[in-house]
Amino acid sequence: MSTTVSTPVEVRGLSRAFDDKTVIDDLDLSIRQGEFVALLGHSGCGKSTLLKILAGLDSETEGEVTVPERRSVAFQSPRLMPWLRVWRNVVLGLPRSKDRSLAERYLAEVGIEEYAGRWPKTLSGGQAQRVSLARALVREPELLLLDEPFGALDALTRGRAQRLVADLWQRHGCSVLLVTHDVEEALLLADRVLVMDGGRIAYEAEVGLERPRALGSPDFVRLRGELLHRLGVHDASAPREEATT
Ligand SMILES: Nc1ncnc2c1ncn2[C@@H]1O[C@H](COP(=O)(O)OP(=O)(O)OP(=O)(O)O)[C@@H](O)[C@H]1O
Repeated sequence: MSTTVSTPVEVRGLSRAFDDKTVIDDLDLSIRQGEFVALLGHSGCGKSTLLKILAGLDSETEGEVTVPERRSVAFQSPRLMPWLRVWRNVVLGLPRSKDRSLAERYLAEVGIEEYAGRWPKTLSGGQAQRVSLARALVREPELLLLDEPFGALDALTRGRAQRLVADLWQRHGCSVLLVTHDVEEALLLADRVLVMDGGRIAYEAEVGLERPRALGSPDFVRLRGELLHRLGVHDASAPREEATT
């Protein structure tokens, strides 16, 4: 893997095998500067493996991967250190790891600066996920990697967290790769939605809808139908033809 400053993501001919099982197979992927890309695909198709390779937490078996030097990752589980107060979790591992005001600045960005002095166990799931986002953002990433960050949240908290991420992305201008199982989430947030299958990007859709996006708009419904079709999922909300006898 090579890293560059201010370069979009470029992946060429990436393969990753575990023992004799190929999970990623000759995959190509480009992400433009500042682009928000969502990655869909069936469970076990290799989404997290791809994200981990981009994060530098796993390595490729073959291929070329170029990513920005400054990149951060947030997972479905916030993975906070229980023995550190919230603000210390945010700046953990940074040269400025004693700078509470730096942590508070980013906790304010995600709307929870008042929790800086709390212990992680006293936070709700949504609050802990915000801390995880603050920890990712304090590194001022050029690439933000999100692995189902809203998967464990209830619907209301999830909606709020999605709006927060859309807002943070617009403010920070970083590139984002969001792994999700949720077609609507992908279409609400992303510029481009990719479907992974057979170890590659099997399909992609440019979303091209104005933000903020409306779930029920005809273009949204059409794109959702296309993506569900690609995923081999029946769209239960699609209008049905009246049965004729
Ligand atoms: N460290 C590992 N060792 C062995 N096999 C692994 C390892 N990591 C992932 N795999 C396997 O690679 C395949 C892809 O896993 P991955 O977690 O990337 O899928 P995913 O698309 O993110 O799935 P999900 O949507 O369920 O999170 C799975 O079959 C998984 O068992």
